[in-house]
Amino acid sequence: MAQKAPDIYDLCVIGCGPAGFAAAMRALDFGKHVCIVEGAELGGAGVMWGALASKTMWEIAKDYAIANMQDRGYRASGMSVDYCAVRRTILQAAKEKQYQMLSQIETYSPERWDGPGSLTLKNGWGRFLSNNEVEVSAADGTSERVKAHFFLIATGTRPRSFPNILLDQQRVFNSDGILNLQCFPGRLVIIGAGIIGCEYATIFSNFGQTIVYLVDHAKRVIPYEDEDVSAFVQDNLVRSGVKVIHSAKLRNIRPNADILQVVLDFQDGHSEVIEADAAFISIGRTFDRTGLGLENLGIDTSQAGILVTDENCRVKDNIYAAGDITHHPALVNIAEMEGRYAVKHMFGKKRWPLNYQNMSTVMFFYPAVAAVGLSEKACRRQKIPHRVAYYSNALCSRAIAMRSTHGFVKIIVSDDEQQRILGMRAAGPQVSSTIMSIAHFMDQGKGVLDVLQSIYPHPTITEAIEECLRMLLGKSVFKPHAFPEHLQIRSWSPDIDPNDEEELPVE
Ligand SMILES: Cc1cc2nc3c(=O)[nH]c(=O)nc-3n(C[C@H](O)[C@H](O)[C@H](O)COP(=O)(O)OP(=O)(O)OC[C@H]3O[C@@H](n4cnc5c(N)ncnc54)[C@H](O)[C@@H]3O)c2cc1C
Ligand SMILES: NC(=O)c1ccc[n+]([C@@H]2O[C@H](COP(=O)([O-])OP(=O)(O)OC[C@H]3O[C@@H](n4cnc5c(N)ncnc54)[C@H](O)[C@@H]3O)[C@@H](O)[C@H]2O)c1
Repeated sequence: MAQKAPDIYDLCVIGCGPAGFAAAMRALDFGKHVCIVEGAELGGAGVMWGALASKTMWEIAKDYAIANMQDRGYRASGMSVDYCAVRRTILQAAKEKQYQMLSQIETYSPERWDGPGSLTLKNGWGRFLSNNEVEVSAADGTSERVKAHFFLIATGTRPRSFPNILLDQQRVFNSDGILNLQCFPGRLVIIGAGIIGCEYATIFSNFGQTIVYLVDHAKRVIPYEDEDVSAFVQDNLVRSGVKVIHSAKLRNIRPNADILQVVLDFQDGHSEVIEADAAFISIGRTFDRTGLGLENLGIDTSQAGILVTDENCRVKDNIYAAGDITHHPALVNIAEMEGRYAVKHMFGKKRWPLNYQNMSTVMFFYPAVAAVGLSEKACRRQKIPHRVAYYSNALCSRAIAMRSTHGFVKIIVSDDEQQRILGMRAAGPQVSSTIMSIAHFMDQGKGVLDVLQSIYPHPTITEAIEECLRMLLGKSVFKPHAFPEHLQIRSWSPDIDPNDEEELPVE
């Protein structure tokens, strides 16, 4: 029940985040011998420093906020929260996933599995020596060489840092260092109100132990989303006590003995200094081209930015790349899809073209916000005439029963007879499930009438979708005229508003 590890692997995957792990497992399906090279933690930003860790923290913070509510007939008393205990739970969750990954790798290791194919994990940092060999340098200073017919670069990205700002991961940190905190900071300044900034602002405000300042140089939070979605997210943050600061750039963070002085320069010319105990930088992620030995593959390392791939995830010849390093938006599902696809292509398996359309995402705010397909803003940019129906959860029986009516469903359809679904935004409980129910229909190019052929169970949050779609046909049970604040219909065409573009600040 054992085999010898090959001298030349079929595939060497560099980086074992969601892209690398998914790719390795797909190659195993094809009976291939795979070497996985990982320099830090199995799971990458998908597990330890990103998605899973932050979502575990989000869940705990949300439960804590709900337990503190006083509107549902019970009242928890004597509640307290300890950052170190929360951190232990997060680490436990992340480790649980890491050990699942490791167990599977060990199950298929050549020492245990007699094939077809095998998985070999090498702990160390990979660097290309040529297009068929990488050097793997381990933490103990040793190194070894790995040869393979194909390589997949799945090394992800790192948080972007500010020049001249010392990121000590003790008081000034980014998402990689959040678990270094020893206790809840009294005052936390978050720089960057994109997804990560707003998620952590949500988390720390839900715990109720920290005064949170959320700073962005743009005019609104989540600046790339529709204005009503941004406004909804911002209102909720403000209601939770977050102090949102717009149109401000970080100039400096001055570390004093026991406090930080955060210097902000506003677009209107004035500056402000905020005193804080900790600062969190979340201004996007970046990829450092140096260190991977890309120059030995003839790839230009002088330029910044993503690694360009073709439609098959190929960088050149036998070198492929997948995940955050190649693509925006940076999401686990996209990383996995690309990793799996790259492997299918390199081993000549039957395939459909990669399809990035109708990718659902969930942003973990309070409440969560989900998105699929085009936004109103994207429709306007692409000059697509469209109609929009907005249905507030205030009228949804299940949301009422849950005492959680703060949310909505917004569906965007083509302004023609078919009323094809172009996009959806939803906020509130269970949005991750509701968004998928519409994403399936969008994949099939279905219109409003097609979707309404199904009957939705009662009482469910999905009934808000049903009613929202009925509104587009003028036949909802509750009428927009009776509830103008909660139910809305609007339409847009390029003839109405030909120059509808919003300027975002340029770095
Ligand atoms: C705070 C945070 C929250 C997030 N939340 C979500 C979410 O809720 N949903 C979602 O879909 N996405 C989320 N994301 C994004 C998601 O984590 C990434 O899109 C995803 O992890 C990308 O996967 P990847 O495999 O491309 O890269 P990564 O996950 O970054 O993995 C890359 C791996 O490569 C390793 N590596 C790098 N260089 C080398 C080398 N030279 N040799 C060997 N190993 C190397 C790294 O150590 C790392 O383990 C979040 C990200 C962050 C930071
Ligand atoms: N739930 C999810 O799906 C999820 C969660 C977390 C992260 N992610 C992924 O991780 C990626 C990175 O997240 P992120 O929040 O770091 O990046 P982001 O691009 O979402 O947001 C960066 C924010 O920083 C602001 N900013 C940039 N430079 C600034 C400056 N000098 N001063 C002030 N503000 C500045 C931008 O205006 C923007 O709002 C996301 O794009 C997303 O794809 C996804």
